[in-house]
Amino acid sequence: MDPLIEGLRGRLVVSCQAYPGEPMRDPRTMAQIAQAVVAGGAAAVRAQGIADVRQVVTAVDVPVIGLWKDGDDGVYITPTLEHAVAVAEAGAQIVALDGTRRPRPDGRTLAETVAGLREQADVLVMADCGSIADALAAQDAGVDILGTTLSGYSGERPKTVGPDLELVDEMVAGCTLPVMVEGRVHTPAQAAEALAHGAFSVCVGTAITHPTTITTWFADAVATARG
Ligand SMILES: CC(=O)N[C@H](C=O)[C@@H](O)[C@H](O)[C@H](O)COP(=O)(O)O
Repeated sequence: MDPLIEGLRGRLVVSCQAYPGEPMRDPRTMAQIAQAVVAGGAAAVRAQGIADVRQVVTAVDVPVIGLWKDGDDGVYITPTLEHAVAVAEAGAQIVALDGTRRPRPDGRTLAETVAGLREQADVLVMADCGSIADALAAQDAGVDILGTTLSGYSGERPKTVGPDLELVDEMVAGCTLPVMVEGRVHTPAQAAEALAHGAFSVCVGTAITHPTTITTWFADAVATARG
Protein backbone atom coordinates (compact mmCIF):
# COMPACT_ATOMS: atom_id res chain seq x y z
CA MET A 1 0.00 0.00 0.00
CA ASP A 2 1.24 3.49 -0.76
CA PRO A 3 2.60 5.12 2.44
CA LEU A 4 0.39 8.15 1.92
CA ILE A 5 -2.71 5.94 1.95
CA GLU A 6 -1.28 3.93 4.86
CA GLY A 7 -1.08 7.19 6.80
CA LEU A 8 -4.86 7.48 6.64
CA ARG A 9 -5.48 4.15 8.37
CA GLY A 10 -7.87 4.64 11.28
CA ARG A 11 -7.78 8.40 10.81
CA LEU A 12 -10.24 11.19 10.16
CA VAL A 13 -10.35 13.04 6.83
CA VAL A 14 -12.31 16.29 6.60
CA SER A 15 -14.00 17.55 3.47
CA CYS A 16 -13.90 21.35 3.19
CA GLN A 17 -16.40 22.50 0.58
CA ALA A 18 -18.66 25.48 0.01
CA TYR A 19 -21.30 25.35 -2.70
CA PRO A 20 -21.98 27.81 -5.54
CA GLY A 21 -23.45 31.07 -4.30
CA GLU A 22 -22.63 30.42 -0.65
CA PRO A 23 -20.90 33.04 1.52
CA MET A 24 -17.91 30.80 2.32
CA ARG A 25 -17.27 29.98 -1.34
CA ASP A 26 -13.79 31.46 -1.47
CA PRO A 27 -10.52 29.53 -1.76
CA ARG A 28 -8.92 31.59 1.04
CA THR A 29 -11.81 30.76 3.35
CA MET A 30 -11.59 27.07 2.50
CA ALA A 31 -7.83 27.14 3.12
CA GLN A 32 -8.45 28.62 6.57
CA ILE A 33 -11.09 25.99 7.29
CA ALA A 34 -8.58 23.36 6.15
CA GLN A 35 -5.97 24.71 8.56
CA ALA A 36 -8.56 24.71 11.34
CA VAL A 37 -9.52 21.06 10.79
CA VAL A 38 -5.88 19.98 10.61
CA ALA A 39 -5.34 21.70 13.96
CA GLY A 40 -8.18 19.53 15.26
CA GLY A 41 -6.64 16.30 14.08
CA ALA A 42 -7.66 15.78 10.44
CA ALA A 43 -5.13 13.47 8.77
CA ALA A 44 -6.06 14.71 5.30
CA VAL A 45 -8.33 17.28 3.73
CA ARG A 46 -10.72 16.86 0.83
CA ALA A 47 -11.12 19.99 -1.32
CA GLN A 48 -13.26 20.81 -4.33
CA GLY A 49 -12.43 22.92 -7.35
CA ILE A 50 -9.11 23.86 -8.90
CA ALA A 51 -8.79 27.18 -7.06
CA ASP A 52 -9.58 25.61 -3.68
CA VAL A 53 -7.19 22.69 -4.25
CA ARG A 54 -4.36 25.08 -5.19
CA GLN A 55 -4.94 27.23 -2.11
CA VAL A 56 -5.47 24.35 0.30
CA VAL A 57 -2.30 22.45 -0.72
CA THR A 58 -0.22 25.49 0.11
CA ALA A 59 -2.02 26.02 3.44
CA VAL A 60 -1.75 22.57 5.04
CA ASP A 61 0.97 19.97 5.43
CA VAL A 62 -1.35 16.94 5.27
CA PRO A 63 -2.37 15.16 2.05
CA VAL A 64 -5.10 16.77 -0.02
CA ILE A 65 -7.78 14.74 -1.75
CA GLY A 66 -8.84 16.94 -4.64
CA LEU A 67 -11.90 16.78 -6.82
CA TRP A 68 -13.61 18.99 -9.35
CA LYS A 69 -17.39 19.02 -9.33
CA ASP A 70 -18.86 19.94 -12.68
CA GLY A 71 -22.64 20.14 -12.48
CA ASP A 72 -24.75 18.52 -9.80
CA ASP A 73 -26.41 15.49 -11.30
CA GLY A 74 -25.26 12.38 -13.09
CA VAL A 75 -21.50 12.00 -13.26
CA TYR A 76 -20.28 15.30 -11.81
CA ILE A 77 -17.39 14.46 -9.45
CA THR A 78 -14.22 14.89 -11.55
CA PRO A 79 -16.19 13.52 -14.49
CA THR A 80 -13.54 13.36 -17.23
CA LEU A 81 -9.84 12.66 -17.66
CA GLU A 82 -9.32 16.37 -18.34
CA HIS A 83 -10.84 17.27 -14.97
CA ALA A 84 -8.73 14.62 -13.21
CA VAL A 85 -5.47 15.85 -14.75
CA ALA A 86 -6.33 19.43 -13.77
CA VAL A 87 -6.94 18.37 -10.15
CA ALA A 88 -3.58 16.57 -10.08
CA GLU A 89 -1.84 19.58 -11.63
CA ALA A 90 -3.40 21.79 -8.95
CA GLY A 91 -1.36 19.80 -6.42
CA ALA A 92 -3.71 17.20 -4.96
CA GLN A 93 -1.88 14.07 -3.82
CA ILE A 94 -5.07 12.02 -4.26
CA VAL A 95 -7.56 12.68 -7.05
CA ALA A 96 -11.13 11.70 -6.18
CA LEU A 97 -13.36 10.89 -9.11
CA ASP A 98 -16.77 9.42 -9.84
CA GLY A 99 -16.31 5.70 -9.32
CA THR A 100 -19.73 4.58 -10.53
CA ARG A 101 -20.40 2.41 -13.55
CA ARG A 102 -22.41 5.15 -15.25
CA PRO A 103 -21.27 6.44 -18.66
CA ARG A 104 -18.80 9.29 -18.33
CA PRO A 105 -19.23 12.52 -20.31
CA ASP A 106 -15.98 12.03 -22.27
CA GLY A 107 -16.88 8.46 -23.21
CA ARG A 108 -13.89 6.97 -21.37
CA THR A 109 -14.30 4.08 -18.98
CA LEU A 110 -13.11 4.48 -15.41
CA ALA A 111 -10.16 2.20 -16.20
CA GLU A 112 -9.19 4.37 -19.19
CA THR A 113 -9.53 7.47 -17.05
CA VAL A 114 -7.31 6.06 -14.31
CA ALA A 115 -4.70 4.85 -16.81
CA GLY A 116 -4.73 8.19 -18.64
CA LEU A 117 -4.33 10.08 -15.38
CA ARG A 118 -1.41 7.92 -14.29
CA GLU A 119 0.32 8.57 -17.64
CA GLN A 120 0.20 12.29 -16.98
CA ALA A 121 0.61 12.57 -13.22
CA ASP A 122 2.16 10.74 -10.30
CA VAL A 123 -0.96 10.72 -8.21
CA LEU A 124 -3.17 8.41 -6.16
CA VAL A 125 -6.80 7.84 -7.07
CA MET A 126 -9.91 7.60 -4.92
CA ALA A 127 -13.09 6.18 -6.45
CA ASP A 128 -16.31 7.68 -5.12
CA CYS A 129 -18.65 4.68 -5.29
CA GLY A 130 -22.38 4.23 -4.90
CA SER A 131 -22.65 0.45 -4.56
CA ILE A 132 -20.65 -2.74 -4.10
CA ALA A 133 -20.78 -3.31 -7.87
CA ASP A 134 -19.17 0.11 -8.35
CA ALA A 135 -16.51 -0.69 -5.77
CA LEU A 136 -15.57 -4.00 -7.37
CA ALA A 137 -15.40 -2.40 -10.81
CA ALA A 138 -13.35 0.53 -9.49
CA GLN A 139 -10.93 -1.86 -7.83
CA ASP A 140 -10.47 -3.64 -11.19
CA ALA A 141 -10.00 -0.24 -12.84
CA GLY A 142 -6.84 0.31 -10.81
CA VAL A 143 -7.73 2.91 -8.19
CA ASP A 144 -5.97 3.11 -4.81
CA ILE A 145 -8.81 3.66 -2.34
CA LEU A 146 -12.58 3.26 -2.42
CA GLY A 147 -15.13 5.67 -0.94
CA THR A 148 -18.81 5.21 -0.12
CA THR A 149 -19.27 8.85 -1.18
CA LEU A 150 -22.01 8.31 -3.75
CA SER A 151 -24.18 5.89 -1.79
CA GLY A 152 -27.67 7.37 -1.80
CA TYR A 153 -26.86 9.70 -4.68
CA SER A 154 -26.39 7.42 -7.70
CA GLY A 155 -29.72 5.61 -7.61
CA GLU A 156 -28.41 2.22 -6.52
CA ARG A 157 -28.60 2.55 -2.74
CA PRO A 158 -31.12 4.22 -0.43
CA LYS A 159 -30.06 7.48 1.17
CA THR A 160 -29.53 6.29 4.73
CA VAL A 161 -29.94 8.72 7.62
CA GLY A 162 -26.34 8.20 8.71
CA PRO A 163 -23.47 6.60 6.78
CA ASP A 164 -24.34 3.55 4.68
CA LEU A 165 -22.87 0.94 7.03
CA GLU A 166 -24.44 -1.92 5.09
CA LEU A 167 -22.40 -0.84 2.06
CA VAL A 168 -19.31 -0.50 4.26
CA ASP A 169 -19.84 -4.12 5.36
CA GLU A 170 -20.22 -5.28 1.75
CA MET A 171 -17.15 -3.37 0.58
CA VAL A 172 -14.97 -4.49 3.48
CA ALA A 173 -15.99 -8.11 2.88
CA GLY A 174 -15.77 -8.02 -0.91
CA CYS A 175 -12.88 -5.68 -1.74
CA THR A 176 -9.17 -5.81 -1.04
CA LEU A 177 -8.61 -2.05 -1.30
CA PRO A 178 -9.02 0.25 1.71
CA VAL A 179 -12.52 1.64 2.22
CA MET A 180 -13.10 5.24 3.22
CA VAL A 181 -16.58 5.77 4.64
CA GLU A 182 -17.89 9.10 3.38
CA GLY A 183 -21.36 10.58 3.25
CA ARG A 184 -23.71 11.56 6.07
CA VAL A 185 -21.30 10.86 8.93
CA HIS A 186 -22.85 13.41 11.27
CA THR A 187 -21.63 12.44 14.73
CA PRO A 188 -18.39 11.23 16.34
CA ALA A 189 -20.26 8.06 17.34
CA GLN A 190 -21.11 7.34 13.69
CA ALA A 191 -17.48 7.90 12.72
CA ALA A 192 -16.35 5.43 15.38
CA GLU A 193 -19.03 2.94 14.35
CA ALA A 194 -17.84 3.08 10.73
CA LEU A 195 -14.34 2.13 11.83
CA ALA A 196 -15.78 -0.71 13.91
CA HIS A 197 -17.40 -1.96 10.69
CA GLY A 198 -13.94 -2.22 9.14
CA ALA A 199 -13.68 1.09 7.34
CA PHE A 200 -10.05 2.10 6.76
CA SER A 201 -10.75 5.76 7.41
CA VAL A 202 -13.64 8.17 7.80
CA CYS A 203 -14.33 11.34 5.82
CA VAL A 204 -16.66 13.94 7.32
CA GLY A 205 -17.80 17.04 5.45
CA THR A 206 -21.06 18.76 6.31
CA ALA A 207 -21.06 18.04 10.05
CA ILE A 208 -17.70 19.79 10.48
CA THR A 209 -17.40 22.34 7.68
CA HIS A 210 -20.87 23.39 6.53
CA PRO A 211 -22.22 25.82 9.15
CA THR A 212 -25.42 26.59 7.26
CA THR A 213 -26.54 22.96 7.37
CA ILE A 214 -25.39 22.48 10.97
CA THR A 215 -27.34 25.60 11.92
CA THR A 216 -30.50 24.17 10.36
CA TRP A 217 -30.15 21.08 12.57
CA PHE A 218 -30.13 23.27 15.67
CA ALA A 219 -32.73 25.72 14.40
CA ASP A 220 -35.11 22.88 13.57
CA ALA A 221 -34.62 21.31 17.00
CA VAL A 222 -35.27 24.64 18.68
CA ALA A 223 -38.36 25.24 16.53
CA THR A 224 -39.70 21.79 17.38
CA ALA A 225 -39.12 22.32 21.10
CA ARG A 226 -40.82 25.72 20.88
CA GLY A 227 -43.85 23.98 19.38
C1 LIG B 1 -22.61 13.30 -3.02
C2 LIG B 1 -21.58 14.39 -3.12
O1 LIG B 1 -21.59 15.16 -4.05
N1 LIG B 1 -20.67 14.45 -2.14
C3 LIG B 1 -19.66 15.45 -2.12
C4 LIG B 1 -18.36 14.91 -2.43
O2 LIG B 1 -17.31 15.47 -2.38
C5 LIG B 1 -19.74 16.42 -0.96
O3 LIG B 1 -20.83 17.28 -1.26
C6 LIG B 1 -19.94 15.86 0.45
O4 LIG B 1 -20.02 16.94 1.33
C7 LIG B 1 -18.82 14.93 0.91
O5 LIG B 1 -18.89 13.73 0.22
C8 LIG B 1 -18.85 14.60 2.40
O6 LIG B 1 -20.08 14.08 2.77
P1 LIG B 1 -20.93 14.74 3.97
O7 LIG B 1 -21.01 16.20 3.68
O8 LIG B 1 -22.28 14.06 3.90
O9 LIG B 1 -20.19 14.45 5.27
